[in-house]
Amino acid sequence: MRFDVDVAGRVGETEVACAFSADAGLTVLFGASGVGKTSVLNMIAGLMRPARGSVRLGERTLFDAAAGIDLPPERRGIGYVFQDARLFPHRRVRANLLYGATDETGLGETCDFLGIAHLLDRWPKTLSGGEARRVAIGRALLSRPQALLLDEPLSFLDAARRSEIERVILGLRDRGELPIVMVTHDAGEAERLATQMVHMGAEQG
Ligand SMILES: Nc1ncnc2c1ncn2[C@@H]1O[C@H](COP(=O)(O)OP(=O)(O)OP(=O)(O)O)[C@@H](O)[C@H]1O
Repeated sequence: MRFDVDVAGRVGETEVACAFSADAGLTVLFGASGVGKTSVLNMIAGLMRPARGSVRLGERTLFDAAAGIDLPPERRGIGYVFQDARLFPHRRVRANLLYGATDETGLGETCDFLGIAHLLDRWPKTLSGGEARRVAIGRALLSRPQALLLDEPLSFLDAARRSEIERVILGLRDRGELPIVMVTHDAGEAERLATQMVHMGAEQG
């Protein structure tokens, strides 16, 4: 699935711009804090509207400023794992996982892959940071996305949890089923995981 992203716009005082094309594999958006990496994910997901540019996924145009096309997030077919997991606190893990799914197909396999089968009846507030992150990844995958966005999926975790999630991301990448776009400002992480690096720098405002 080809992913073509070319988005630009002002976020507060910052001029944010990013362009790349990706196939299945892992594209890392790399850059200093505040350069606009999360904003680019939000633009791709449809949570923030770019002033210029376009987002295309396979044959579908998700956004095109010039043509006036702007699909809402739920119609983009994109899974988004936020930096802070954002599980629904009043739903158990199972209901969180199935939130964007049409049925339970793939639930068992996804839980096995992520090592979260034993957590299905738990409430989000009882999960560790790494567990919550894995549930958030599972929820995104079970919505059967055609592309996946990961915002600093290894942040705020201890070393053991980090390598656990890193293995999950490598597994996803090496399945080669969908383009993954991941934000990080950790050079080592970027180097280990990326099949493509997109460096974001300060733009002229
Ligand atoms: N709602 C907002 N209103 C005004 N400014 C904002 C808003 N959201 C983000 N910004 C600013 O826009 C810039 C880009 O923010 P963004 O979160 O996209 O950067 P980032 O590269 O992801 O940063 P970090 O690596 O620290 O998460 C920052 O300077 C931020 O302060």
